[in-house]
Amino acid sequence: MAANGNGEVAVNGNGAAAAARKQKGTLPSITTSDKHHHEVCHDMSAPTVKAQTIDELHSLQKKKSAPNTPIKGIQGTFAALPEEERQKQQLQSISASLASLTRGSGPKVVKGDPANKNQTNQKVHQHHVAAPTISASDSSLKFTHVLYNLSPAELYEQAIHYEKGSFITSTGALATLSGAKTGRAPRDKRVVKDDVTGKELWWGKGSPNIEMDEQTFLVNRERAVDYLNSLDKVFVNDQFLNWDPENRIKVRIVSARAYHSLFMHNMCIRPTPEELEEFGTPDFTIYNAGQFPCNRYTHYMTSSTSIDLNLARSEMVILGTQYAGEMKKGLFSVMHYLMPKRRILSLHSGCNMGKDGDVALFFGLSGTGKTTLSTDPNRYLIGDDEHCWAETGVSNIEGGCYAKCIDLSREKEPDIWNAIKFGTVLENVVFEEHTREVDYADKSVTENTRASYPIEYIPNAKIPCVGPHPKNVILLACDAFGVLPPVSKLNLAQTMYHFISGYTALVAGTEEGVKEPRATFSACFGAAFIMMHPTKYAAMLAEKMLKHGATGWLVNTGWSGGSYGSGSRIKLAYTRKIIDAIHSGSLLKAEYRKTEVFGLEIPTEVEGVPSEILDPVNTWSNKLGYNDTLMKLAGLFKNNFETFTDHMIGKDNELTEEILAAGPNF
Ligand SMILES: Nc1ncnc2c1ncn2[C@@H]1O[C@H](COP(=O)(O)OP(=O)(O)OP(=O)(O)O)[C@@H](O)[C@H]1O
Ligand SMILES: O=C([O-])CC(=O)C(=O)O
Ligand SMILES: [Ca+2]
Ligand SMILES: [Mn+2]
Repeated sequence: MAANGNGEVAVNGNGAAAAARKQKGTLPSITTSDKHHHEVCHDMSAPTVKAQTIDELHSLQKKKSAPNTPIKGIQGTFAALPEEERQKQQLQSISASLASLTRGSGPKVVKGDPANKNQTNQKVHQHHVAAPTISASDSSLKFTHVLYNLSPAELYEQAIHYEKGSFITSTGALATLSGAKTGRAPRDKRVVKDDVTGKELWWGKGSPNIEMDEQTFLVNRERAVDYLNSLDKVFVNDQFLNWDPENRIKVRIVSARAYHSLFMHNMCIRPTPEELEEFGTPDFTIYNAGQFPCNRYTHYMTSSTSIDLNLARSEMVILGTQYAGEMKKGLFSVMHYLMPKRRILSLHSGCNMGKDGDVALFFGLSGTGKTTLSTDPNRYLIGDDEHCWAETGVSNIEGGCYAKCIDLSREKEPDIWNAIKFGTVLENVVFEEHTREVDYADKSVTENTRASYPIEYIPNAKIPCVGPHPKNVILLACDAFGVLPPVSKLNLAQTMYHFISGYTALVAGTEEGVKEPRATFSACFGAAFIMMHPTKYAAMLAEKMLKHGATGWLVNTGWSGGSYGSGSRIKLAYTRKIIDAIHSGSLLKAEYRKTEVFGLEIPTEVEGVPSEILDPVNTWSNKLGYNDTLMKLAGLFKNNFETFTDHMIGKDNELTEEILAAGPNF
């Protein structure tokens, strides 16, 4: 062990000490000669390393795996190139992405961390933190260091070294802070309106698309690119969206934070080394300069935050918010444009599959249970939030999950609990300073604490994340008014009515004095992300459900026994039993009766659920209060639906009429 090939013995520590002295030029170095060798009694029990210096020792620690992996299958033109040429093209592509449009050419880019460069080239050994040199106006003279598709371990080191608020938790997750913004900012989203998008997209009342012009987009793009180029280093992720190989989209994310890079590493589909070699030019690029604000004097800007989408350029710019969910949901908006053009329906839904291949979709607004209920130890997880429904079946858009963590418990959500380990990004949680144990009940930073992890962290994830056509379409509503039944079976018209309505009523958070639930209607259970008129998506859903014989369900994951304040949230265990009965098909065979006002079919019995809670009226002690609340909610539904009454859903006027009649009747 200790002896090298020449029969010499490296004396641990001496080499390094000698080298250090030599460098100082004071004492002559001590050499251990061979003849003393046999006379000196060495302690051979501890093996010694084959290194003469600490540097050498450090270099032993790391090995570089072969830069190019053998390409299997079809050899693309890109793959046929020698490694050096491929690297050059890749850097050119990144430089082109970062090019200022006014100056034309892109920055000089080089791969790797500038801090490491100092270490190897200049032999600087102290534990220094390289002070970032901001030299915005000289950016054409300097190199932009690109940290390209780093691994989670490398990103951890970057985050912990350079980003305040980054810590390793007791289970190995990376705790991070998203800054001033802890949720999305839909009012700061802008979409470029041009001749094409002006006609194709949904604009005006109720639409999430707030217009901006091309020129203003370019102003913000330049602002973001200049900011990114002024930095010592940027992170670049080249990844995929959509597990359907025929409809896969290549995305590039340029960002300034390791947190953002690790988040997208988890959320998008991770390319294999082979796929990365053939990546080429991305289909869509995000410039995340979230640390830098937009300029409020810029036309269309109403705050210092702006999330700008330009479909013609296939680009998105983020300024003034570091909340990582903007990237995830920004790309989801893009998919809501690209996929329907290919006659593929994009869905804000979770999705899982039973052992027999029965697929269920879980629609619902934020916090209604998509992630919680699609993550089911008895079923295969296809995805928790974003899917496509194509002619061939369903596919997940993403490569990871984004779970709410407020009040997370090991008992109620074991799979999510166990997924919070090394590689997982934990946003805005509070942890014990010393043990780094996370207190999931603590809302000090925000109520919207989140965990982002690769989908394979869920033990029964279905990889690749695709499945056959859905059998059940479950619409989740967290009804804090407490008047919607825990479960109802819907006919197709009702499914469409509730899909277009997109109702939920969460409680307005932790603010003092807020006791009233507030109803939210968000078309297609994701109005913030759709790009075209909701009826376009609804028509596609109706057509697909009809064609594949899927059954619609409305599940209330909210209140029972009264509204928020007097009643309580339906036990997750009961909701799970209801979902089980839907999956198994037993609920389809149950006995039903119709409710008044909403005309919902409710079962008289569900295995494992107390029958008296199935009709909410039974759970209210104040019957008058129940009636008033029911009528109030029905009125809110009616009001909301008015915007859709003059829109035809699909080609068939008959269905439109049916849908209009499928709402509350009073
Ligand atoms: N009966 C219930 N059914 C479902 N979820 C419940 C229930 N009771 C409490 N919860 C809690 O509600 C939350 C549901 O959040 P979840 O992460 O599933 O939302 P989501 O629909 O995936 O939202 P988003 O789109 O924002 O990710 C979880 O914290 C879960 O523990
Ligand atoms: O996008 C986010 O920040 C979280 C999420 O899934 C949603 O709001 O639907
Ligand atoms: Ca979710
Ligand atoms: Mn979501």
